[in-house]
Amino acid sequence: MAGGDRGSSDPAAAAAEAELRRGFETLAVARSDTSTGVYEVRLNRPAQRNALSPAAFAEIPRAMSLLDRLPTARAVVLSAAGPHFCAGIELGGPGNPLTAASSKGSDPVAAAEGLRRAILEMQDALTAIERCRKPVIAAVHGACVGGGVDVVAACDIRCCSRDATFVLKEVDMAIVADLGGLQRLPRIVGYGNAADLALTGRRITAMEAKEMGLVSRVFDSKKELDAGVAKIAKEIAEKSAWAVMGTKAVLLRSRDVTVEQGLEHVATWNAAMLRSNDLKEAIRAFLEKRKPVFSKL
Ligand SMILES: CC/C=C\C=C\CC(=O)SCCNC(=O)CCNC(=O)[C@H](O)C(C)(C)COP(=O)(O)OP(=O)(O)OC[C@H]1O[C@@H](n2cnc3c(N)ncnc32)[C@H](O)[C@@H]1OP(=O)(O)O
Repeated sequence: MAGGDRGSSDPAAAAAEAELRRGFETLAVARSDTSTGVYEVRLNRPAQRNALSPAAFAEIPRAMSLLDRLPTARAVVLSAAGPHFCAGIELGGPGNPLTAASSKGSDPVAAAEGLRRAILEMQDALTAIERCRKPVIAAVHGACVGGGVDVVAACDIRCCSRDATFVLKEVDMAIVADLGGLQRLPRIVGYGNAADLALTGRRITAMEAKEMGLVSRVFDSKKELDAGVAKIAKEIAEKSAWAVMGTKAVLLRSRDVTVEQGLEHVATWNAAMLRSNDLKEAIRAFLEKRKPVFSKL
């Protein structure tokens, strides 16, 4: 069994488990199956089409950080409740930091600084998906709008059902998208496709998203999406956690630096990781023609 439990003997793990039990207002976070290390983070405001409220911006990094620390978590599925994945940023909700910051006092510099801080905090909330060392797999169904696309772009693997649509709506809301889409999407779908989506604000189908590489797999229905993504997550969760976390870390670093710097980074990484018990076990298992049993975190 991958991702076995160590109970609460490890204080960091016990703290993460206690935090998980505290629960969330905008998310449902739970272990999908106790026999695997797969956890599901579900956007859980279906009546509001999972619009990203200030509470969601506070809870997404909280959930990602605790799954990062939780030893039993080996892979994360990010899905959504209700008919759509996400309606983007919550428009007009109470406590919206952008609205509050923009109307702060009469000093325009203070207002601008407040807005800048609010935007940076919201960006950071989505970057927390990348900061979680465990791979995060997006399972998108229905509409994925604006900030929802930014969420998905921060995930490691993106899958959707055939009914999914994606739209970068910001340009039609008279703003420049600022939650990571303009930075991450060109690296996922190429500059031309990202510019096409961001400048036209056109809605694309699941099949077009697949063609441009925004998603890597399309499933025929939501049911098949859930089952398919659960299978992918389970397979990842059964691999060596050190190898999986290292691969995510090296991929992300390599995305942002030169090839030379990326090679240097992975050499340093593997100088430590090639001494792992998991590698010895993988070689032994190959020679003994059996499935490897990798270490717990
Ligand atoms: C100051 C910040 C500036 C800009 C930030 C931009 C980043 C972005 O995210 S841009 C995108 C912003 N979002 C939208 O433009 C709204 C998108 N919503 C939709 O297109 C549709 O709601 C839908 C997702 C396609 C779903 O359609 P449908 O199933 O027909 O549901 P609705 O009846 O439209 O909605 C149900 C319910 O949810 C409320 N809602 C939907 N989206 C939002 C939202 N983004 N913010 C707040 N509330 C939202 C909608 O008002 C309905 O509420 P009721 O009370 O039931 O009327």
